[in-house]
Amino acid sequence: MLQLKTRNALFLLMYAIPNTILSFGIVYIINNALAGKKGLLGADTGWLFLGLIICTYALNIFFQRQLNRYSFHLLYENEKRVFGKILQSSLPKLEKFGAKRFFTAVEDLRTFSFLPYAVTHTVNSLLMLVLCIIYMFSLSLIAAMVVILMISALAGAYLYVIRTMSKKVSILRGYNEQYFQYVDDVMKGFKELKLSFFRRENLMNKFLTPNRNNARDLDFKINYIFLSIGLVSQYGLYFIVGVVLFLLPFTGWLSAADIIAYVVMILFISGPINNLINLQQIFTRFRVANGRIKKFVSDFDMLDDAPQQATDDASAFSDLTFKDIHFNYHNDAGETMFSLGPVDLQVNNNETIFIIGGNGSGKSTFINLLTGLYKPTAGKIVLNGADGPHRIEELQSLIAAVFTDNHLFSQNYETFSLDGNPEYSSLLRLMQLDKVVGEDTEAAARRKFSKGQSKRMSLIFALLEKKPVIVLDEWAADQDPHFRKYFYETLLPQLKEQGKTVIAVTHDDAYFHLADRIVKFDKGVIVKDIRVSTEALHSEAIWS
Ligand SMILES: Nc1ncnc2c1ncn2[C@@H]1O[C@H](COP(=O)(O)OP(=O)(O)OP(=O)(O)O)[C@@H](O)[C@H]1O
Repeated sequence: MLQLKTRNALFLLMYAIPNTILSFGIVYIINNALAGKKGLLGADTGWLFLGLIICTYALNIFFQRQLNRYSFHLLYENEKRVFGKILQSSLPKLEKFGAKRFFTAVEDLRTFSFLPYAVTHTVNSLLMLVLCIIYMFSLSLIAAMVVILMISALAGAYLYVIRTMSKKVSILRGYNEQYFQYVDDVMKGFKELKLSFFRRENLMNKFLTPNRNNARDLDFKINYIFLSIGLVSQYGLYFIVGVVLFLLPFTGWLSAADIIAYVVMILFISGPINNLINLQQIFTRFRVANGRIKKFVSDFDMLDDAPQQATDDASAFSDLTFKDIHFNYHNDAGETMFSLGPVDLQVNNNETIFIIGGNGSGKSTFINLLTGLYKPTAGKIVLNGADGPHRIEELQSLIAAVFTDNHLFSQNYETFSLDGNPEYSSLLRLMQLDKVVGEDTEAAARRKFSKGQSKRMSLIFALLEKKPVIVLDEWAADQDPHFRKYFYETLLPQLKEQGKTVIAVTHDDAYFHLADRIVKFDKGVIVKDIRVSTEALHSEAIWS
């Protein structure tokens, strides 16, 4: 994700080289003025000095602007990319990694807002260091070697400590990821937590507090190590100044004026050196964040899983056949947790099929396969007599669904509008929601509904998609007895009359006689597939 392209590197150098030369010019003038040397300078030194300051300032302003623009572009583009990855991801991937991965990836991206600061300071500091060292060499080879040896020893000790830090920063990120999981539990399980003192206490004391304490201690340790090593380098430089001031004069390697130049240089480069040292902390965080974002992107990279193309408007549906379809759930160790299949089933146009079976028998898993959200591990899906790689996309263009955990979006992401839409108004009446919603406007539809009402709204939106196949997963479970009866006895027959094919997962055995077919799952396989007639219902012990 974070890669320095040649173009960017050249741009950096185009700025950094003149900037460093100009900045060095400033130091050079100060140095010579202090040491009483004329050097290369003449009577207009003051003007030159002013000119250098203005030029460096202008150069910095221009460059910082460009760099800021580039990094914010990078940041916000990557935010969009991460969002896109989630949208393209397959359902099994999302179920495996969970929403917390998304939040931490966004947080990791935010780390890169320090990028402009880090890059400019690093490049400037490095070049300045190089120029100062060259200058020191020009004054005395041996003295420069001594100073560089001492600086290298300091840098070596520093780098050694730094190498141990990446792992610690990574562990800290892991703690924070876990923390987001607890936040998610609090948000989603707020009511359950409110009801139980012990649950709250356990979450707080056994999970959240240890997590935060560990994170706090590690965060402190990381920062303390960086701080200490920063201080060592700062005071180490004073030590080097001491050596130059009090030992080098006895060696005869430097004149008195050059000693002043050396001290000025060392004091001057203490800034760049401290910058470089402090920046290591940011770079360590960059490295960790970059690695994690790369992992996120590769984890969610399942291009073959997600339909990328918009399909044509819903076409006609004639039949759908599942041939020897299999699907397995695996745990992290790769062991199979549940197997669905072999499933062989044909769904014909205009049928009303009820999918029944006990809890955990595989009904919802089948629905996820039927709607193309899960990809079969084996078998063939034949749509309208043909199979092939794009059948899933076509299938999805024919299906509108309301899932058990339905969600009403905060905005209208659909191709239809609700404002003054006569079809929407009539569906509101059909679902007996016209008095609840009030107006046929977007604003009125985006409000809080009761669970049963929200299911009705979801069904309205599904019907507005005008697709020939309607899939409902335990849709009526949240409806009151009156509306449930109305749904089975009035709404479903109406949908059939309109030519819709309805596949509904249900436990409502009182209404089984209203289906055309009943398909029963048990332990991941279809154990019954019966055409409904009153006699059949009486003779078959479907529920057994
Ligand atoms: N994401 C998942 N990862 C692993 N196992 C899963 C996952 N989803 C479901 N299962 C398992 O697969 C089996 C079938 O689940 P499924 O949700 O299809 O059952 P169901 O028939 O819809 O049940 P219910 O009537 O309770 O909704 C169950 O044993 C369940 O624990």
